[in-house]
Amino acid sequence: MQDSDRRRRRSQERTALVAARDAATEPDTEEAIALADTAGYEVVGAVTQRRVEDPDYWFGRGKAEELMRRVTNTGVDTVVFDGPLSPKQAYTLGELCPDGTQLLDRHRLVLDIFAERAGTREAGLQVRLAELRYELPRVKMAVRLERQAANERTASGAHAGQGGGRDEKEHRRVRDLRERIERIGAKLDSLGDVAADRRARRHAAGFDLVAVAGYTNAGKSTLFQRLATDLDLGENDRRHPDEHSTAAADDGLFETLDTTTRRAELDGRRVLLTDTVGFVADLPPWLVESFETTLSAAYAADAVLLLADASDPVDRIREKVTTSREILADGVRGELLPVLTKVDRVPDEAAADLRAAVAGALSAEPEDVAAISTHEGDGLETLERRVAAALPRETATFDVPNDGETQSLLSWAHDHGVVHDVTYTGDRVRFGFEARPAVVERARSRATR
Ligand SMILES: Nc1nc2c(ncn2[C@@H]2O[C@H](COP(=O)(O)OP(=O)(O)OP(=O)(O)O)[C@@H](O)[C@H]2O)c(=O)[nH]1
Ligand SMILES: [Mg+2]
Repeated sequence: MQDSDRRRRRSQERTALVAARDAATEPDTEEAIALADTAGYEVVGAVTQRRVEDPDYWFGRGKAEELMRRVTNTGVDTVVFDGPLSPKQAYTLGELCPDGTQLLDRHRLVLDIFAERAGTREAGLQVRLAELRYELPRVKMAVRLERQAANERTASGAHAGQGGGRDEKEHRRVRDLRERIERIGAKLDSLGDVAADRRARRHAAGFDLVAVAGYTNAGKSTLFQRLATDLDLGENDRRHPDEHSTAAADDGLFETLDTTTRRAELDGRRVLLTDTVGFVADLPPWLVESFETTLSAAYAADAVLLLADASDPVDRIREKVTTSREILADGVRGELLPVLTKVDRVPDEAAADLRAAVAGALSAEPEDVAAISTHEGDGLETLERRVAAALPRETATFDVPNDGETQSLLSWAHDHGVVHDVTYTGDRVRFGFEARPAVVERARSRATR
């Protein structure tokens, strides 16, 4: 986002208090404040408590009342809770706070950010699905509470005879939500099928698929642009709607929401590189699932670069890598390559410990963690070699007649993989060819005539 956009947004910004609770340690409000800021709120203060969750008030009741007094005194219009609120907690806290106060939990906040930034139809559908899944249990809760109140009124003789009609209406709201969830899910499934077909075609054309993944603000888009721009073949075809020439890279959370794919050549291998949406901690499974169409780019890739920001404190690095690993979980088919980014922001001697922290969170060895600075260009060549080495490959040697068909086979081979050691002897040509196994198979059948 441009500075001028940020400034414009800030002038119409709303104010918020952050509420944070942690059972084990003093709550850390940094990420909640950054999320609130990303969503366009000016955070004027925080109320924190070290305590186990209360089923009604989330905080302890006394702390919840203190929070609401702060709301009145500061005049903020919003409270951001750094955690999920159950429908019941949202209801109880809503009763406690001044009229018109907006209560946002972490899930709702992330959804609001996603909703504002979704740029493609697919991202929009994913956000809508997640919103409906968020709403469903809350609508059910509201229905239950309204029914309870109606029953009480009926028992006391008031409004007798109106409950049935209202019940019917509330049931319809729940049913309507369920139907919309199903409809959007089906649409996303079919978009997912289209994406899977496209990936299969790209594999058949000799491309390896490499995804850049990791926590939000880890430096994914910056690396993506560097690799794709420096090594762009200059013939980016635009047949596919998700191949754009730019992906936003900026200092802020969730700058990228739509997957973007471009060509790159990494150590001689033709790859299609995909930039993906950033991860954030404490997302519920239904929210992660809603983004499955986006995540499938990482799941289906031949190699996934998992980025971690070296300028974070070491504990945060561990937490963020763990979160990223959990979101990717067992879905990733290709090799996971850990990468420590922005090493220009830490002293050389600190990098070793940070690599060990990344490795520890992934049950890998510190040597497996590439250390790079995209800004300075450090470590990029090594990284490219590692990616290329992780891609599925097969090597074959061809010994074929030196004729027109072989020349066309050779030029096809150059386009689909790496050709080496071409030697001409008499009327024969010999060359080595390295590519995806399916591509080598196709070269074999073209050579057999
Ligand atoms: N010093 C330094 N800063 C970097 C480097 N790489 C990225 N950054 C900065 O880190 C910030 C985030 O970079 P992005 O590439 O937008 O991060 P991202 O992972 O795509 O973020 P989201 O799309 O929001 O998840 C930007 O301000 C970049 O300029 C690096 O090698 N060195
Ligand atoms: Mg990005």
